Amino acid sequence: MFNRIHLIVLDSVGIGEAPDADQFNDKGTHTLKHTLECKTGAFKNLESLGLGCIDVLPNIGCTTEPKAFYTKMQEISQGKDTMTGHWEIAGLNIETAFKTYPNGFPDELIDQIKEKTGRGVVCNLPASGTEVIDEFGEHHMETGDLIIYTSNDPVLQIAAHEDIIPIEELYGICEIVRELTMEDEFLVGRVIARPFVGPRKGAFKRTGNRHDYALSPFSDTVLNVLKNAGFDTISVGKISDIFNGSGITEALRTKNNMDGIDKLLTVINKDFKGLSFTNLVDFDAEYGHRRDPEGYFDALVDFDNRLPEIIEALRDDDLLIITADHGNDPTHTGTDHTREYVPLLITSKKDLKYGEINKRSSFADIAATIAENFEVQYHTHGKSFLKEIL
Ligand SMILES: O=P(O)(O)O[C@H]1O[C@H](CO)[C@@H](O)[C@H]1O
Ligand SMILES: [Mn+2]
Ligand SMILES: [Mn+2]
Repeated sequence: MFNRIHLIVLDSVGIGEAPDADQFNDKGTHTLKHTLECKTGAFKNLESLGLGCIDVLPNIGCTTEPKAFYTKMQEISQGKDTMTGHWEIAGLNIETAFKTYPNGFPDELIDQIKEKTGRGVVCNLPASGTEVIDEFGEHHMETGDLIIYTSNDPVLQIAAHEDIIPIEELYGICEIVRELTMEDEFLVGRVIARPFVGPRKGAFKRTGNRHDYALSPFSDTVLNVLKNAGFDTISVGKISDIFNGSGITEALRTKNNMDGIDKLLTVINKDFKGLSFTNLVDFDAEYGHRRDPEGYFDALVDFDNRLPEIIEALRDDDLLIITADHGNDPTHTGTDHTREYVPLLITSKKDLKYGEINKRSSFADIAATIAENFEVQYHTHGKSFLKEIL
């Protein structure tokens, strides 16, 4: 039994096509392999945990003495977006996919947004966030129109220049749009504020003031059960947003992956009992969606370099779990997530019989394990692996 569990989600770090990848047009995808084969580098810490034993990977060999339990997990939910992945990790099975809008949002919704905000709307199509600000940024600066766009994910994103629509006003607009898209009719997973700055096309840059407005999970996750039982459930990064704050006792916001690790270290170093849950989003947002394998590679190097600090900070009765929420192969067509297995690495300061454990048929096995460890009653389809590691 562990006093505390630290769960880190490396956002989008998938480890090869899932059995149902063809239904998502993701046959042949492999985020880790395709990222790691773009150049050479050393990942000795991830290697020592056994990451290279889960699948054959360039630059990361399979160590004969892994310092973690390792395997891969399959997603059972209908969807490959961040909310679906995290909600499944926390115990749910999302059987009805959120709605996506490949042709833009319907007129009745856009009309309501215009009416309620008093602003015009441009774009209203699936697009890349860095490209839309270049394409519509100057128009937006002249007119104050909202740049609304989406992706293959169930998201409605609103880009606005910080000097044209001050951040607080943009957040207010997002809250209005969140209200409008709650209902089954539209069922948008997340509304996202995407503020940017800069003088002109080509020089626009998104800022760290992104803010996500998610739906609350449709039923209790293991986070709710832990919180209700008096445990701490501490969010680092966008976890709290992904769960709309539901089941979270404390939330630390982060600027980037390295800041996320700094914040996680402050959490590990303080006294609490329960779960810390960290999301490192740069892999996905900065490199996966941008189809930038070199940048993705460097972000993995940076994470690998910080791993010893995290492991050293663990207390004797802490458990560390590292996984991902979906893939985002930076060499695949398009700019969207990819349906992949995700790696599962589990380690601690204890002298356990580290090595391979059974492949998991749902991300929810993590929730089942957490519930069993903290001895709380939680009904999930997930199967605990606690006995496989003790
Ligand atoms: O292109 P940008 O704005 O980064 O959008 C990305 O961010 C969204 C939310 O993570 C994803 O659905 C993807 O579309
Ligand atoms: Mn994600
Ligand atoms: Mn994403």
